[in-house]
Amino acid sequence: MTTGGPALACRALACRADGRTIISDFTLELFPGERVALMGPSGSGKTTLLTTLSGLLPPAAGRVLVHGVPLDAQPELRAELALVFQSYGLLSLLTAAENVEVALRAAGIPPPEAMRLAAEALERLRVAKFADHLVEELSGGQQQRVAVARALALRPRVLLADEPTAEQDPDHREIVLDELLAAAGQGTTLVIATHDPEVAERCDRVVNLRAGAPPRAGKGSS
Ligand SMILES: Nc1ncnc2c1ncn2[C@@H]1O[C@H](COP(=O)(O)OP(=O)(O)OP(=O)(O)O)[C@@H](O)[C@H]1O
Repeated sequence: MTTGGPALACRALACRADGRTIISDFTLELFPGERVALMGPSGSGKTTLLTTLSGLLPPAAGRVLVHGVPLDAQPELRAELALVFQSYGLLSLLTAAENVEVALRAAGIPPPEAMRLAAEALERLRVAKFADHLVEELSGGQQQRVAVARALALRPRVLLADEPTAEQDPDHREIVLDELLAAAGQGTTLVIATHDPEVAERCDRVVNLRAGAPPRAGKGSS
């Protein structure tokens, strides 16, 4: 594992969905502990880009590099990345706690430790009182906080969060943001797709995706 270079990078990336090019010739470098807001109008490709960077959607061209190593060459590097899905991606017939524990156990963490870490993460995201509730019984905002808790509990090197505050009231928005930014303070590279300028303001820089045309450069305004 290399150190000192970008935690996550993409070079000449192209993403396609349904036969259409959404992103093309996109280059970006993200450094350890960096906090980046990914902005752009609805439909500009933020979700598509995050999904590609996470390794879930294979790029149509170009490469995603994790600590300088191509993700397609070493798929196990995906364990270094966590994605908070816009639609949360929770298992609705499991409880909030089980959702977090299952992810931790899949990452190789033994059950007692997984239970402890899950409880801690749910507490930090103010959803501890719903730990034993089925996800399908929770509100959208509560589910979103469980999804953030799950990603944070994994302590990933890179956390990609797709509009993680979109369903939050102002108080909970600050809690979610504080927790995400705290992870960055501990070295996690953080990318937050957002429409909220106040969220972007708390990041180190902004990468803008333009509407209507595939973006050419990854360096956005800051
Ligand atoms: N699976 C898919 N099949 C067909 N088209 C898709 C698919 N996924 C994304 N798209 C299209 O790709 C474009 C970019 O969508 P994407 O969801 O990445 O944008 P976004 O910037 O995240 O939007 P929003 O801010 O509304 O969440 C849109 O035109 C969308 O319709």
